[in-house]
Amino acid sequence: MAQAAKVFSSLSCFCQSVIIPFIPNSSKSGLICQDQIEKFEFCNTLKCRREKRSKQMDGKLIVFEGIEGCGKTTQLQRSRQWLTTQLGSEVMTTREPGGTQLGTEIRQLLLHGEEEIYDRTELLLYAADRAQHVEGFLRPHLEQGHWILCDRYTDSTIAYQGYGRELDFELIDQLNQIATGGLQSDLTLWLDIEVEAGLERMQKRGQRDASGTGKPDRIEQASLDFHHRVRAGFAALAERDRDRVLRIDASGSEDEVEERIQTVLSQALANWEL
Ligand SMILES: Nc1ncnc2c1ncn2[C@@H]1O[C@H](COP(=O)(O)OP(=O)(O)O)[C@@H](O)[C@H]1O
Ligand SMILES: Cc1cn([C@H]2C[C@H](O)[C@@H](COP(=O)(O)OP(=O)(O)O)O2)c(=O)[nH]c1=O
Repeated sequence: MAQAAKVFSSLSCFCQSVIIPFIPNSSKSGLICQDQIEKFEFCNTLKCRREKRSKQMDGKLIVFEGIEGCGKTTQLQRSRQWLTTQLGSEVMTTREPGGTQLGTEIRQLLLHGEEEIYDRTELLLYAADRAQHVEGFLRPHLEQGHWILCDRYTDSTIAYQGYGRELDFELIDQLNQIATGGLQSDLTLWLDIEVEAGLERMQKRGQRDASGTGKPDRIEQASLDFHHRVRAGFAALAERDRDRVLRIDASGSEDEVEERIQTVLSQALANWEL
């Protein structure tokens, strides 16, 4: 009898501490004592706070990545139009580097400055641009529930400064973490194209760059090997983070690529229950 009472008591304790808190309205069952009700209510308050926090982040951050000439800028604009219709509300666009006023100056220094920029300086400048962009643009708009399409983000730094320049990956991860405060993309579309095809598109574009000089920027001038390493970097990222970084075949016409992107975005909207 004493043994049975012991077993009942431990079972009851187990139910109160482990099972009951997960049963909705279990506090009404009369089985749990006051301090457990308080614990349960405390958990609910925390859960509620957590839900409120994630509700504040109702916006989505969708990033377009890829090597030069893969068609990011073109497809980002097309996706903006399509998503605006799907969502029935405006979708914002931005880019890195250069998504803020300070970032525009950093972009100019990075891509068109006269002075040689050392690899670690370059890394730090991209990180500075990102810190300003996250704090001053991305986070506030996401918190207001806006959807944002961003031309390049953290994965570019891993691909270009990590795989391309061969800087230390741990250092890059740390800097990405510092610059973003942990803000990750909800989805990254990696527009994948052969290096030569991308560079050919760039040449055809006649370097209609924001600089207006018509000259290829510093990174576009880097060696073919460099661009191959960058592409391999994006491939590694897509392999490592399969749920977040999705490869889009960026060969073919603009319409064909757009259709592929819309298929992926439709799936994402369904997953996000929109
Ligand atoms: N699918 C495509 N086929 C052929 N040319 C393209 C395609 N997508 C973009 N382009 C052209 O290639 C050039 C580079 O495209 P852009 O969108 O600026 O690429 P990125 O921003 O990735 O460098 C532009 O002149 C653009 O009109
Ligand atoms: C965001 C970012 C961009 N970059 C480089 C990639 C591009 O060469 C350049 C500017 O990006 P972008 O304007 O997207 O160039 P493009 O339209 O020609 O593809 O900055 C990095 O090296 N590291 C980074 O973290």
